[in-house]
Amino acid sequence: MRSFTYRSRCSGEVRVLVNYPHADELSKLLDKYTSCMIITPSSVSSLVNFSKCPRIIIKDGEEGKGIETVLNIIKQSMDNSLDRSGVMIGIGGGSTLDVTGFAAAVYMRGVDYVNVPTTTLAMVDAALGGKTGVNAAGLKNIIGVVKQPSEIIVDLAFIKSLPASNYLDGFAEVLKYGVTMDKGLFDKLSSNVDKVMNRDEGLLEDLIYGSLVNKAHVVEADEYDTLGIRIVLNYGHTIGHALESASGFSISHGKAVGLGMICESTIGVKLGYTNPDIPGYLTESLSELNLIQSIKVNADSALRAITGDKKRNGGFLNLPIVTELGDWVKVRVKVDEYLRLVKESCMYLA
Ligand SMILES: NC(=O)c1ccc[n+]([C@@H]2O[C@H](COP(=O)([O-])OP(=O)(O)OC[C@H]3O[C@@H](n4cnc5c(N)ncnc54)[C@H](O)[C@@H]3O)[C@@H](O)[C@H]2O)c1
Ligand SMILES: O=C(O)C(=O)C[C@@H](O)[C@H](O)[C@H](O)COP(=O)(O)O
Ligand SMILES: [Zn+2]
Repeated sequence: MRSFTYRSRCSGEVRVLVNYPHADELSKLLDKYTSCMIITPSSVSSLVNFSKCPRIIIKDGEEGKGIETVLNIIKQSMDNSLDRSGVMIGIGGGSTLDVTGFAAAVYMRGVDYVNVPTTTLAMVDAALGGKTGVNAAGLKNIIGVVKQPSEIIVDLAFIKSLPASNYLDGFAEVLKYGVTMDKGLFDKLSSNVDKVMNRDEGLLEDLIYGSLVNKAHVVEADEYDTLGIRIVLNYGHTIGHALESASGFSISHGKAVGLGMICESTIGVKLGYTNPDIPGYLTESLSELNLIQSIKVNADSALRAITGDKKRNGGFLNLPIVTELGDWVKVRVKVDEYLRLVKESCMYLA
């Protein structure tokens, strides 16, 4: 069991608990709130051992990550008399937490929310940092706000029931932290793939804790993504999100980010910033973790999604680019130039 806190400009300290039983921690929380709602998909609801809050069952995955789900959560919260001193508790993967956080941010102009991540990816990434939102117009996270959770409870018991493919998705985001800012984390993951495959609890606690601490440092430095620091957490995502959108969300977020990192590092080499060994290191680690999905998406749709990326500023994209293993720089690239490089370098576009 390990815990730490990070500071938010708006909400003060956020407590992060890694490897704590969710039911005990949720019970303690109820001393603070007058009412509560649990938001969870049906696949996770049966794994939740806590019965003191009414439940809203939502669709999950990208299909459930839409504004209709937010309206459903709001309606059911009203029906259950959740007031401004109440709390919404999201229990699920990244899609559930993103949508719960957004509903909490806008319901009655804002109520507290708590994240209980149940996928590897949500444990290492989505639960922390306060990016909340939904997809619209076929684009990822195009509606949203930054609002921090009041608390994050990671319970490793949820890992047991994850199908292998969902379980492995999260390690793409761990490789992201490693390749951009923490060589030690990259090495720890890539040299322990056998333990990862066996869901070794000690290693998982280390990787989750290490990932969250890295992410928390970035979030503390640039909570609202305005200073050109938080973009590092978007490594692999400019192309990854485009692959998700252009495939009609038939590829998972984790796998798309993995392929996105291969393409973005190849472009980094062409631009002269990235050590030419990096695309190979990433390909090898992703492949050992069964994270390479051979897809081909429509190039025009993918390039359109890149043009709509939130990191665009006028005719330029502000991009995180890896230099050496564990280091990165921000680079401003003309949108047209970047689209040309993507077309030329990313083998997942047809
Ligand atoms: N806000 C952020 O900072 C942030 C960070 C990373 C990713 N995301 C978002 O997170 C989403 C991806 O999250 P994800 O990979 O967790 O996918 P997901 O939320 O779609 O969940 C994947 C699947 O796992 C199932 N599941 C969840 N927990 C389970 C469990 N314990 N046992 C069995 N099945 C379980 C779900 O029902 C679902 O079918 C994307 O929408 C992505 O954009 C957000
Ligand atoms: O927390 C962040 O900042 C991230 O970019 C984390 C990403 O892993 C995550 O997928 C996030 O949802 C991407 O956000 P977006 O701003 O690119 O929509
Ligand atoms: Zn991500």
